[in-house]
Amino acid sequence: MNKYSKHIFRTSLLGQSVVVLCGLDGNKFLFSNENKLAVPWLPRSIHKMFPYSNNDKISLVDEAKKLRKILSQFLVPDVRQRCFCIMERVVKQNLATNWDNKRKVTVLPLAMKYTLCLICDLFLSIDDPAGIEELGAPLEQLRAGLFSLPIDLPGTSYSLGLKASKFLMNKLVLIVKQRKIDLEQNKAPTTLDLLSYLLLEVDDDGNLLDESVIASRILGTFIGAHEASATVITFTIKYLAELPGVYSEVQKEMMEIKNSKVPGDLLNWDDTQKMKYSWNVVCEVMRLVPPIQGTFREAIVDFDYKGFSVPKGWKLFWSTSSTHKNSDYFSEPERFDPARFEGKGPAPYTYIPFGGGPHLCPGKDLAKLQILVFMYHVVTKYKWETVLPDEEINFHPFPKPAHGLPILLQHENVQGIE
Ligand code: HEM
Repeated sequence: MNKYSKHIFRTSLLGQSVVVLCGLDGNKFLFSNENKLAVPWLPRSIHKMFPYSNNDKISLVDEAKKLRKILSQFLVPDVRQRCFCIMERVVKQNLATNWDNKRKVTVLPLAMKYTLCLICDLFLSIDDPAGIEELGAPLEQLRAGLFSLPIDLPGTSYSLGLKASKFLMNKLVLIVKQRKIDLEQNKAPTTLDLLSYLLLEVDDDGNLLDESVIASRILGTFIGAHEASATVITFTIKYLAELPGVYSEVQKEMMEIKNSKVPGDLLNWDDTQKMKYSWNVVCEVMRLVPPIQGTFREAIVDFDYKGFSVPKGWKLFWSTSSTHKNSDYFSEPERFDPARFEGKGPAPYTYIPFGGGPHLCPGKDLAKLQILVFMYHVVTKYKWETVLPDEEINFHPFPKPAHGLPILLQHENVQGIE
């Protein structure tokens, strides 16, 4: 391939040669394994931070399948109310500590704190601030290292990321060991968290999983679950500040749910099914500002794309943003319009914030709850305006408001505001 266009170009990402595909235009081949055209692939530099197994391709596919099965168990009717319980407790604690009685808050770090507390509780039953803090800082370093230049010299982001990965793996192995001891002594939490499911999993030979395998699965899920949801929450808050009409509609929908409850009632599954407009708003936020800019695939046979031949073995990176901004599928793509998601919504493979096909994000449904529960509590308590209306957006590689999105809160009860 020696031609370049706006749709396809070759570049060097993270030290490896990769073809970038822009504008998927409803093309299914990248997401489908039906014709064995493409499989997920990670650059070696990223893989080094997730010590799954020696065979990287097989492990990625298998890991995803197993994780999908486990995460789906969180949302079966008998178990999902536990998720609501934890989510509401964590939101209320976070708002009480960091939002109530404040006039000005910076959204992104607080949203990161919320999603971190949530995954520590949902996945490991850790709810003490010190235990959460111990995981938070190295997670941040690991994330910074994942998308840095793979130069392993002291002090570089990559080297710090590798160190953080080692620290987290050791820490998680200790947590797994402690849980086993607690189980033997009948002191373990009785709730079903991710760790308790993983302790029951067996490998292909029927053996219980090794502690380091469990630790690396938890680490992968933490990375997937932490920042993407926090990014969506942050940009939803931003759009709601900028679009008062949209804020009013969301608030109306949420207040109807709130008014249908008696004090002390928890949110439940049926409530979230009624949050249709609010979810359409979140979907539109993810169309305009997808938290994940795309992921990697590897061509496993030769194929053609937009008149270009992509040979077997080439590494590919598909792009979310350019697909979401294609005016063939989204008229006036820059306009904020939640109605795009009414009825059948966008055509298949044109709206891909969670990816697609067999590797569709396994945490998609959990993320929806995480975001809606947070939104419910925030819009039924506060109104807000942005401090920096034209705040720049940076990409690291998640989109981030350059100053973390400072906002001014208006409380129902304005006494004692800092
Ligand atoms: C709004 C929040 C989220 C967004 C936008 C998001 C987006 C994505 C995307 C684009 C992918 C790649 C899919 C592909 O390659 O086709 C992905 C994969 C993944 N996500 Fe999420 N995600 C979110 C939340 C979560 C949560 C809450 C979890 C865990 C509970 C999670 C766990 C994962 C995992 C484990 C993978 C790898 C799947 C695989 O390789 O097959 N994500 N996510």
